[in-house]
Formats: sequence, C-alpha cells, structure tokens
Amino acid sequence: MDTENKIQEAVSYIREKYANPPQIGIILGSGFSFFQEHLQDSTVIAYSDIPNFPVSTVEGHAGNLVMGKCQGKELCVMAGRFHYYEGYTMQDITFPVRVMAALGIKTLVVTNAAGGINKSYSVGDFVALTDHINLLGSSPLRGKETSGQRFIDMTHCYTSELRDQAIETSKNHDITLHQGVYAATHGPNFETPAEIRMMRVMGADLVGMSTVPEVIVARQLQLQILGISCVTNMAAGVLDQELSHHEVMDTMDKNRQKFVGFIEELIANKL
Ligand SMILES: O=P(O)(O)O[C@H]1O[C@H](CO)[C@@H](O)[C@H]1O
Ligand code: HPA
Repeated sequence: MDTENKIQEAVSYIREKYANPPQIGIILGSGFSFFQEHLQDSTVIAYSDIPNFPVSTVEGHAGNLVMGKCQGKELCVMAGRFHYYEGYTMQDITFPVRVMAALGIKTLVVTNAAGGINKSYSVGDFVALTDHINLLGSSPLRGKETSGQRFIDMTHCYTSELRDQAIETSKNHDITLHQGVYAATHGPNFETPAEIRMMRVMGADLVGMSTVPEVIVARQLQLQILGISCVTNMAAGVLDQELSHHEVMDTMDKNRQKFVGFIEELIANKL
C-alpha cells in the first residue's frame, strides 16, 4: 500500500472515533505527556489501534493520540512521539505528522526535552526554536516514492509570528523563554563533551534526539510550526555531572505546571 492510502486508512479510523477536525497538532516530548489531561471532551486513541501507526517504546511517551478541545480550539495531541533511535525509519516517525495534516491541522507545535549547550541557559528554562541543525544523517523525504515535494525550502522553517507570540505570552507566566537553535542527534546515547563542544561551534544552543524529522515533514506540508524545548539538563560536559533520562523526566515533572499555563494561553489567544 502506498503512503497516501496508509494515511487515508489512519485518517478514516481516527474520524470514526472523533469527528471534529483538529485545528492544531501538538507533539509532546519526553515527560510532556501529562498535557493530554488538559483536553476537554477528549477521545484517547492508542497508537496500537490506529492502522499503520508505529507504537511508542520510550519511557515518558504514553503512546496515545488524544483528540479534544482546549481553550475552545480543536486539538490533536500526540502523547508520545517516535524517535529514529527506536529503530523506525524516518518515514515511520513522521507518518503521524502526515496523518495530522490530512485530518486538517494548519499549525504544529513540536515540544521536546533537550540538553542546554548555551551556557546562559539554566535547567528548567524553555526555548522557542529559531532554527535547527540536522545531525541525524538522513531526511524523512529520502526515498524513491515522493510523498509531496522533494526539494523544500527550509529558510523560514519555524514560523516567526508564532515564535513572537510565544515570547509575548511567556511574559504573563513565570517562565524563562529563550530563542535558540536545536541540534538533533541520532542517540540514544547522550553526547560526549567533545561532541557538545563541536555543536556549540556549529551554532547549536540545544541538543536532542527528535523534532527535526517532524519539522521537515511539517514544512513540506506547509504547516505553521512552533518548536518549544524544555532545557531538562545541561548538555554533556557543561557541568561536571553525568546525564540520565531520569533527570530529563524529573525536570519535566517539576516544570509541567509552568508549561501548562503558558501553552493554554498561547492556544487560547495566539494559535
Ligand atoms: O525529544 P524528546 O522526545 O522530548 O526526548 C528527549 O529525551 C530523551 C533523552 O532523555 C530523548 O528521546 C530526547 O530526544
Ligand atoms: N542530549 C540529547 N537529548 C536530550 C538531552 C541531551 O542532553 N536532554 C534531553 N534530551
């Protein structure tokens, strides 16, 4: 079956469960899954039930597509994302973005947990992405079968109006929101201090193991894109301490309330 038919199969299944077309898609990063509880009149659909969907294998990624309302808007929330390091292909991990676009979203909010490379950042800060560096070694648009345009422009990938609105909104909340460049690495091992020094020279402010494939496909589909990272730890070698997924989850847990107020206001007024 080709990609377009697979997308239509998934869309039909989701529409049977929840008829209202979503306006906004949100991908929740590691530890962000709690946000699904903030949707009203929601329908939770397990990824394992959706035709052609991959399933989550990472702690902190629930593995549900949650359709529902938030601040009067219709949302499609991915509580759990897919990473290249889980062994999926680039096409697999970005398939849900194609499905959300086919369901009708016009805006995609991509969140993630990331390591802070920029030494002016602190653990618990948030960052609105201005750009990214793809160190994954591949693109989700690679392949003989082209689903959509192949040579897409990446100059204005992250929508500046959405970023400006996020910065404005952050002023009403007890959060620090920087602007920065996200470097995506293959993972799943964390980086070495030497790799982090290299990424700093390249111009990266943050590092993580996701987001970029989803953003490339969202850009191909001409969605408006807002990328928000939580600095869950300082990147390897910045501090004299080892990194762990436990620390990543712990930081997200401590900062979840701040994030909810901020994102809800953004959804209500700006997205
Ligand atoms: O990017 P998200 O999914 O938020 O998760 C980040 O946190 C995990 C490492 O702790 C990695 O999967 C990294 O990419
Ligand atoms: N490196 C890569 N991915 C991450 C990190 C990190 O330091 N923190 C959270 N996700």
